[in-house]
Amino acid sequence: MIYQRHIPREELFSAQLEMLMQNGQLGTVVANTVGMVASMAIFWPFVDFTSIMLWGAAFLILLLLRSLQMSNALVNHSYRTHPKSVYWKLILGSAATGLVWASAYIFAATRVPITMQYTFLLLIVMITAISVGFSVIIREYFIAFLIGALWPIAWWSLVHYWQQPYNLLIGLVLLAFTAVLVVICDRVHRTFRNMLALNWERETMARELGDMAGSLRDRNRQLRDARRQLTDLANIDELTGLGNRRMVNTALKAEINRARRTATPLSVILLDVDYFKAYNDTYGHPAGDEVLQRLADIMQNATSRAGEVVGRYGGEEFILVLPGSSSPSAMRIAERLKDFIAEAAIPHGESDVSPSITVSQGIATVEPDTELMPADLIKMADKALYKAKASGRNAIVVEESLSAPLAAEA
Ligand SMILES: Nc1nc2c(ncn2[C@@H]2O[C@H](COP(=O)(O)OP(=O)(O)OP(=O)(O)O)[C@@H](O)[C@H]2O)c(=O)[nH]1
Repeated sequence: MIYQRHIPREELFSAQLEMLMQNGQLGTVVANTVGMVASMAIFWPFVDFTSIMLWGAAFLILLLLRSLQMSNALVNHSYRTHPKSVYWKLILGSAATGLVWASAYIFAATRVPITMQYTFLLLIVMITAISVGFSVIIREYFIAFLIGALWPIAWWSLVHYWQQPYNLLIGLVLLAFTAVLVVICDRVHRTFRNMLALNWERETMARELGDMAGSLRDRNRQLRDARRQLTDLANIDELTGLGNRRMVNTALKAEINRARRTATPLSVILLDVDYFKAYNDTYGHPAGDEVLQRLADIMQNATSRAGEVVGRYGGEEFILVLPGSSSPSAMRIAERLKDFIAEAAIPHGESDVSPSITVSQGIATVEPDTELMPADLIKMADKALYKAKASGRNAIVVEESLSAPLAAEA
């Protein structure tokens, strides 16, 4: 479940500082430098060279220091680690820049012609108005510049109202202008801040959604793996690694249907270890387990065609499902199995038929048109196996159809 996220106050504050410095650094330097050069041009004919150059140099140093402070804060991420200190340095720099403008105006007021003085004032007002755009993200940053630049001029003009004809008007207008800019700045500032917060919320939620989608994908994969493992566990015999009765029955059902559709024969061989109880009793149960494992390997080696299934049908009983095999070809496989087991020569001192392990095999073969169920086919093979046992063991018997059983001794 994704909940609406709200940006924490500290996070918002740091984001505001970052945005201010990213956007404001260039703006501050460019706007003030352009203004400074223009002012020097205005003062040039009226103020002595040294004063102009000193003012210009001092201003440039201040701008460079401010720019350096912003670069450092952005690189060191100190706006995140020490936001308050970065904040106060920014405010101080902004107020100082404003004061440089104000002092230049007051200095010029008594030295340059009135038209130049008003042109200079217009320049300061323009720079102030322009700076709303890039500095308002921190309201106090803009207000510090505004108050620093315009209030001294306003109050100086009011105090010296008698000196020049428009001083009183200039003072009042500047105070009103400052108030209007503060209101505008507050509005713009709120909009900026909301945008910043919304952007943060959108990004946070998108990230969380992405994480959730990722963990859902992982969960799905785990579930799929677990399901596959469960299916394997449910279908595989633990001792021999062969398919178990459940798996064999499923395969058998599918193969009977296929045999019907493709009009091909289908055989199964049911195989039982002879005198296995005696073997267990003599050599021990673990040795009996080993025999079952070796027989499983032999059976897997004896089958080679695609679709042939070897399974452990229960206890010491194995089954081979042989799609497409007629009874003669199933017989050949049974014979091969018998030979392989004889070659393995697993000693069995308690067997009445051989000094080594032997098996009895019952083969059942169905024709495609036979309406057999898997259980019927197993019953046929079981009947053949019973006959093989009854005939003395180590034998192979074939049951070719339900109605006409056919035996073949090996
Ligand atoms: N070691 C071992 N023995 C098993 C396992 N499953 C069944 N058996 C044994 O297989 C033996 C089967 O004995 P019986 O059904 O009497 O058959 P048999 O002794 O082989 O006699 P015939 O089949 O008539 O030749 C029993 O002693 C079971 O304990 C197994 O997983 N491991």
